[in-house]
Amino acid sequence: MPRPIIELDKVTKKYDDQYAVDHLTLSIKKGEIFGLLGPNGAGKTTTILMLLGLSEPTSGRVRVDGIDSTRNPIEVKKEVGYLPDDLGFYQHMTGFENLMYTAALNGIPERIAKERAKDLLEKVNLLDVADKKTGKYSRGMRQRLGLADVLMKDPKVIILDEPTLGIDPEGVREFLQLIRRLNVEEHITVLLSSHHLHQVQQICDRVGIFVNGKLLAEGTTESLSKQLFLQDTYHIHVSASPLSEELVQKLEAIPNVNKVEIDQHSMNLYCKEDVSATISKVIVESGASLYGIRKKNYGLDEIYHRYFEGREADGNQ
Ligand SMILES: Nc1ncnc2c1ncn2[C@@H]1O[C@H](COP(=O)(O)OP(=O)(O)OP(=O)(O)O)[C@@H](O)[C@H]1O
Repeated sequence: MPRPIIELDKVTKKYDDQYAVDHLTLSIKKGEIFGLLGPNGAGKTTTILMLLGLSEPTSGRVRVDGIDSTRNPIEVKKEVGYLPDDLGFYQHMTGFENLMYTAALNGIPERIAKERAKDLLEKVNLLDVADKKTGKYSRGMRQRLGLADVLMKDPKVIILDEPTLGIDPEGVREFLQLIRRLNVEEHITVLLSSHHLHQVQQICDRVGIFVNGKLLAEGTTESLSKQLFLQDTYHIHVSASPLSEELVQKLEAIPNVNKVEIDQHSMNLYCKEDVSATISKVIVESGASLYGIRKKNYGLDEIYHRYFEGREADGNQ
């Protein structure tokens, strides 16, 4: 199995007596888009700073592409592009000039830098405003330029901290598509920190739910919903008529159906397994008309809220 590109091994960061990051163990595979999801103060930024070698862990080990971030921060910075929530540009300089400036700081020869800057400006859809001063760019344009900027040094990993903050919905859609495209075309590993559940769900292969410095759960949206919705992993919505008492009893008797809720001409069935084929069969055989049957997936929103509801009820926040 290939070695993970990001490895955190029992990492802690303490400020005074408080854990900002509490024994965090996490590995991210090359080419993955991983979403670090959590409320304010969860420890996301602290984790990112330790990955970049900008903050030293109190204990534990942080490695990026096999390089120890604490011992070799300069080497790590060559491999990782970091886009904070609002990257500053020189406003009196154009988009192209800003990228060339970054290239010079990273020791990239001018000829190569020019080619790369043009190529990246095209990729992030800013070629037509490449010669406009960045002071006149919108927030969405600045974030796309930020992405081009972190890609100038050809990193293996990019870390994006709340990258869509303050961008309008169309801009967000474009930005997320761009990240996905870069991930596919350039095989870049992406770590995306956010508290926008919906956005994370759209592009991340895997998600970690982070609270009070601890990783509470991690996995694909599907595996998280399986972990958290144990008994009713599948939610099946059925439109049929008539919905007689007898039919409901037959549906309740299907193995793995936990609960049937009726709402006028439709029903919601909460099931342990996907039994939609059996449900259709039982309805048709009962003589009722089946108008529609749809499997609803639990989104991250439901996963997240369910998780916290459960924890509050247990009193172990
Ligand atoms: N330099 C510091 N000194 C003391 N405490 C700090 C410092 N930096 C962070 N903290 C504390 O560590 C905890 C985690 O903060 P962090 O910024 O990593 O959270 P976050 O998940 O990134 O939140 P946000 O989404 O608000 O940026 C918070 O309780 C914060 O107050």
